[in-house]
Amino acid sequence: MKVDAVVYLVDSCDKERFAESKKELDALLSDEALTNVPFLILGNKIDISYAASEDKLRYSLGLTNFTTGKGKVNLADSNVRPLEVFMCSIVRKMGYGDGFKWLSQYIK
Ligand SMILES: Nc1nc2c(ncn2[C@@H]2O[C@H](COP(=O)(O)OP(=O)(O)OP(=O)(O)O)[C@@H](O)[C@H]2O)c(=O)[nH]1
Repeated sequence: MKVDAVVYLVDSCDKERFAESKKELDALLSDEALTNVPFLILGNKIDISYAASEDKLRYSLGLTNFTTGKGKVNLADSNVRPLEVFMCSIVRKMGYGDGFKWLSQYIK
């Protein structure tokens, strides 16, 4: 089975479970079947006032030095796995569009 991308949805309000989320994410990131597969991390529920900030989520998931940049970033010749964090609210229909748009540049 060929996997084109992984979209990992995290509840940015559920701070008590960030460690658990990080563990699951780390397992996926180190899965050999997913080497070089682009990862879109979505921090959901930002319509709630106590949602974690993007920086806080990125830090809590251990991604501070691993995100590869928003916008158009050519990684084709680099061997670097595309990975970014986008904050969103599924119920408000916002944020994830930018994430999927970013992701689409890495899917052939
Ligand atoms: N405020 C808000 N609520 C949302 C959003 N997206 C989903 N929900 C609500 O969250 C509820 C289900 O999500 P979760 O409780 O995170 O469900 P889950 O991830 O399956 O369950 P857990 O593993 O227990 O976290 C539903 O009531 C959704 O309406 C959002 O962007 N904002």
